[in-house]
Amino acid sequence: MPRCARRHGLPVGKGSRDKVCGVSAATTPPSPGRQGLAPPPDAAAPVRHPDAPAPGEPLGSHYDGCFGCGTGQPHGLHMAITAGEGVCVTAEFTVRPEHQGAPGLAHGGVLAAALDETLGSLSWMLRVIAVTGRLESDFVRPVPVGTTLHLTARCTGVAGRKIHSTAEGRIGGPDGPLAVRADALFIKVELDHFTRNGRAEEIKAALADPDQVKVARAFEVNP
Ligand SMILES: CCCCC/C=C\C/C=C\C/C=C\C/C=C\CCCC(=O)SCCNC(=O)CCNC(=O)[C@H](O)C(C)(C)COP(=O)(O)OP(=O)(O)OC[C@H]1O[C@@H](n2cnc3c(N)ncnc32)[C@H](O)[C@@H]1OP(=O)(O)O
Repeated sequence: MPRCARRHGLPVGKGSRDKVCGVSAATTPPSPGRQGLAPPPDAAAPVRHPDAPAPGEPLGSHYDGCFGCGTGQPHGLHMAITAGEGVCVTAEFTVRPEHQGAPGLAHGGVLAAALDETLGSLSWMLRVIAVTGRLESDFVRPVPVGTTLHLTARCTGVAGRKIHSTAEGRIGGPDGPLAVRADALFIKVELDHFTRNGRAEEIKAALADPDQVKVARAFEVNP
């Protein structure tokens, strides 16, 4: 059985290494469904870190080059993310013409990126560095260019290195019509996840930037 399928407990049958439509069958198992992302019954309730930013405080960018929140990405989402109560964050993302999929409408992948960024920002509340392992999105209604999407994300449980969370995005205001939602599983990593895997050029520049090192250090000292 392929290692990845065994590791994630996914069903893999005979011939699973065959290609289906040019994609390895082993990489396209049936989705276990939304329940697959709910925290297990023995998961711990998320705990807000004592040094987490106060509710209402802008989180700022964790990396200038980030597609989601970086100010140094001309075509990025330029998301403004704010600490919430408990282990929650809120975010705003205004869809620009460069984010289109169909004429005048946001691309689904861009909307998924906005959800991913919002969910990833829960790291600030937990003071844990984590990367997206799995992200399952629902696109409930089209999102026109010019729309400001109001997003919220909440951590739903922590089981070892696994951080379960959920997010939604509403059109025009926090109580506007629901447009997108997602459930996610983030996996806690150490800082060396980035230094080992990132392209040397960007890693070198990040480590030479005192502001970036300050952000990284804040997460590194997490007990
Ligand atoms: C120097 C510069 C530093 C810059 C950064 C500084 C600070 C950052 C601070 C703050 C960040 C703030 C905001 C962030 C905002 C947004 C960020 C967006 C987030 C992203 O956009 S991030 C990019 C996309 N993301 C990836 O690029 C991940 C690629 N991937 C991997 O790197 C590995 O795949 C990894 C590490 C995920 C796991 O690898 P691994 O070897 O460490 O661990 P392992 O495989 O053993 O998994 C452990 C347990 O998780 C289960 N598990 C794993 N994956 C699963 C899955 N997909 N589904 C179901 N379960 C899964 C296993 O089943 C096992 O479960 P069990 O323990 O029960 O067996």
